[in-house]
Amino acid sequence: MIEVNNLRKRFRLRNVLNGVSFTAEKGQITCLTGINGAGKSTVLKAIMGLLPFNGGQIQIDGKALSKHTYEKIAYIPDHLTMPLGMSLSEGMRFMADFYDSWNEERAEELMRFFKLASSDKIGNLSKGTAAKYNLVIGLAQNTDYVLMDEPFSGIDIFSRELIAEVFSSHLIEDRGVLLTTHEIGEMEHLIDRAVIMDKGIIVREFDCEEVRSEEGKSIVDVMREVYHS
Ligand SMILES: Nc1ncnc2c1ncn2[C@@H]1O[C@H](COP(=O)(O)OP(=O)(O)OP(=O)(O)O)[C@@H](O)[C@H]1O
Repeated sequence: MIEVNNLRKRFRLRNVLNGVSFTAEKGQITCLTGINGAGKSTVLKAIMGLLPFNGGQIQIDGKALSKHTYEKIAYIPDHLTMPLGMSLSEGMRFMADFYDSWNEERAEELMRFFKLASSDKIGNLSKGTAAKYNLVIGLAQNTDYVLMDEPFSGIDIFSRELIAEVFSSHLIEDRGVLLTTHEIGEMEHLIDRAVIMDKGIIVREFDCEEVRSEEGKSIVDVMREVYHS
């Protein structure tokens, strides 16, 4: 389980995270959502140790962040960070050399699923194709958790549907997925748990199926309540 407890982050004099607490479990898709600037990406970066934080704790399976815990998590940022001059297959070889957790078989399956051409240059990919390749790179690692920052940003509807399909397939298996998005859309029915952020705090955290069946509300309905109250 990823446990974030009372997380605080300040950029210069500005408080951006004001005591964020939530959990994301293995075998579930947890969506950290909220309007622009709420602090979603900052939370993911803090979990990955890419940003120092000013207070609070983060634990992975009961252990404080360390080299060992990072090996349990794959992070898919909102843009490709691979060398642009490489072909897609060279990029995959680069990842295989770098990560012991690389699963070549799953990488190949994802390449076929997204109909990506191995010989294409990373630097020449369209935004949507780059997002798919980014998912290949992240999901091909054998990790217990996957963090994704805005996996649907700027992607056409059919590609979004394709990406959504991956979430309900064996390619995710029983891993814990924590993703940020403000575009719930096609993903709504795949999300197990929603965590709504506003101005650096968590304003609602709920089991989506429970809220759907007991209150007849979608995630967007709950977001409307939160932001318009
Ligand atoms: N390196 C930084 N220096 C200063 N301020 C920053 C930095 N990174 C983020 N911020 C500020 O922190 C706040 C939260 O940013 P963050 O990117 O986490 O929000 P977000 O919820 O992911 O937004 P979006 O939906 O637009 O991606 C914003 O006001 C942003 O301007």
